[in-house]
Amino acid sequence: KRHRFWETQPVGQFKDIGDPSLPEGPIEPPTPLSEVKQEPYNLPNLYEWNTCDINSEETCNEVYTLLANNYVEDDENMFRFNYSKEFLRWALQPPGYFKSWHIGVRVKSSKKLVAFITGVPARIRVRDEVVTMAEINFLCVHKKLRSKRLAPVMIKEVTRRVHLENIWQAAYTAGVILPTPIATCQYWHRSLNPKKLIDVGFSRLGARMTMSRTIKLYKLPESTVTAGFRKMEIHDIPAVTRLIRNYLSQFFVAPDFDENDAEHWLLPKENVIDSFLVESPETHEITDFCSFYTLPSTILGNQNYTTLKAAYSYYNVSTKTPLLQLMNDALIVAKRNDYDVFNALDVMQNETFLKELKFGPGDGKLHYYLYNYRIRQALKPSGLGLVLL
Ligand SMILES: COc1cccc(CC(=N)NC(=O)c2cccnc2OC2CCNCC2)c1
Repeated sequence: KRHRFWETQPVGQFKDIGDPSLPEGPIEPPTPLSEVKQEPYNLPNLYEWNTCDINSEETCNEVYTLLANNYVEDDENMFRFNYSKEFLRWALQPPGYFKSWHIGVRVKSSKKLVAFITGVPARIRVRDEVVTMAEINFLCVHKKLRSKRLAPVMIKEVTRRVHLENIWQAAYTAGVILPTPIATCQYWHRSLNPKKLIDVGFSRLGARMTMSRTIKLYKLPESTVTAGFRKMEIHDIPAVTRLIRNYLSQFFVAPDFDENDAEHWLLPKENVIDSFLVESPETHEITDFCSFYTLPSTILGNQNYTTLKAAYSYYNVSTKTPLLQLMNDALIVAKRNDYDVFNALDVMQNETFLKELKFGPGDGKLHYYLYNYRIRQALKPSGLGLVLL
């Protein structure tokens, strides 16, 4: 397939796959800051760049509405991600974030927000090298402006603004294949409210299965089973940071969280992220951790329901409690909080629990990419310790 834009970018090219002469690491060296393009790229005449202040209620509303109406849909166009405003403020303001990386495109005349792309800084370890990267996300062009080739200029503009902060690598995911995935992950779903999932067409009644048999199949206990299982609290940050740093060290690509990062990314936030840990009742040691984020989807075209309440597996660490039991407790909490479905990728050690906990495979894949960083060969999903929002 021709990738007119990506063939011009410092990313692994399909033609280079398996070429042992190409070293692992940055593809292009940094540019002296004085040589980075100082002014924004040109947009088509009717449009202008506009840095979005996500802390402004009005602007946050505009970003929320643009995404709610125009962001990613499933392959059958039955669902569309419906990131909440509080989720967007969380996702876009980690420690060290740059407001200039929250980039909007507006119609000059009406000032209507018609496109958006974001970056946030993250320290990501690749093998044994920690690289400060931009995590690129929320690339969205209004449905009425598609195939005007806006995406390439938006990607070049966010790249330029990242370069101005002396950062030369990036990480991103996509449901489509671009040059060149560092890993291709399968997503899985665990029904929590099978009746609603079947009614809205997310799931189908299994062959030779009745609805009551299906409800029984996915039934979960009211309470968690692990002694010492509780919500994470602010005083747990040092212990949880130690636990997750140690756990993530086994993966080829993973975030290099410090306590500041852990406070932002892992502390519970209502309707955004839920995180739990196991504190040994005897020793008070923190031995395990699990977390999921809240990303509802709008249900397109169903009479009875408008929203699918979905939990997405985030970072999970098991050192004493079996991962299977830990994740089952996460399912129990999600069900108790009225989530309809619990989603997970087959990254990290997730494949050890997916089938046993009655996850079913989704109908798509999520591809992970690095910008300006070559790795010798693609990773298995179990080598990936990075979850993007
Ligand atoms: C159920 O509603 C949907 C609405 C839009 C798209 C999809 C399918 C899909 N594309 N799912 C994922 O990408 C996905 C499935 C499991 C776990 N994380 C995921 O994506 C995350 C991470 C990447 N950015 C979007 C959220 C489903």
